[in-house]
Amino acid sequence: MKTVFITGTDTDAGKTFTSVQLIHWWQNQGLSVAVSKPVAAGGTLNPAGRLENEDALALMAATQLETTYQEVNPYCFNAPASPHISAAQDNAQVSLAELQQHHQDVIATRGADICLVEGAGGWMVPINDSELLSALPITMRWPVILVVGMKLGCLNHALLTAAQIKAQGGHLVGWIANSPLPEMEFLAENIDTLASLIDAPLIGTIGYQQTEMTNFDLVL
Ligand SMILES: Nc1ncnc2c1ncn2[C@@H]1O[C@H](COP(=O)(O)OP(=O)(O)OP(=O)(O)O)[C@@H](O)[C@H]1O
Ligand SMILES: C[C@H](N)[C@H](N)CCCCCC(=O)O
Ligand SMILES: [Mg+2]
Repeated sequence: MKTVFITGTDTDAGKTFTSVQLIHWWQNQGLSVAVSKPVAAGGTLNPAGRLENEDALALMAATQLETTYQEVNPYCFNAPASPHISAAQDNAQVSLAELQQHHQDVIATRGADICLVEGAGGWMVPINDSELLSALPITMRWPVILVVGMKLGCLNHALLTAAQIKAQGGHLVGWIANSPLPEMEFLAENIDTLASLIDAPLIGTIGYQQTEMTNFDLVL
């Protein structure tokens, strides 16, 4: 199984929106795709009284694999905030070791062709007082896809993120230009700028409200 970690330039960059399209794209090629949202901040109680996060549900709806909620999202906290704050508010905690263990014991045993793991927020998001979520893809040696939410300010966010992934010894396998907003002035110029400055290929572009991406260019 090849695992890929989806990060973004920020929360709301479109990691989930893009992930769903990547899952469909792979499945259309006959590949099986396991999904994971290891840590989620922001949830609502389902009728059975279990806290559920909408990203995890969207990934579960996209995969053709039978899966349980707990498998996809073992850590879900109430407040839509940074995971370390949200966990503390719930008097809960999560650690890098627990996330690594869950992946090895549960997700990796699925035998899927690909596993897509969605992060939370941007690259450097704390999960507790001493650990960042970025340590998960780094220690697991997962390639990273960066979803750039195309809006003014994204050049700085994208270049900082790409530089930091590299500084931590990570492998940025490519980036996706996603437009979560109806219009961005100079969109093409911004994409060209990122293409020339990010040291990883442009996997594809997703326009505003474009729900079926077919021309990704990605080899894992
Ligand atoms: N290309 C797009 N066209 C239209 N709406 C989009 C697009 N990309 C994202 N959105 C919308 O923007 C919002 C944020 O996107 P999304 O939830 O995918 O962000 P995220 O990076 O996964 O955020 P989080 O950090 O909470 O996981 C959602 O309402 C989503 O439907
Ligand atoms: C609640 C939100 N949608 C995400 N799940 C978490 C975003 C954390 C951002 C932390 C930060 O960088 O300040
Ligand atoms: Mg998301």
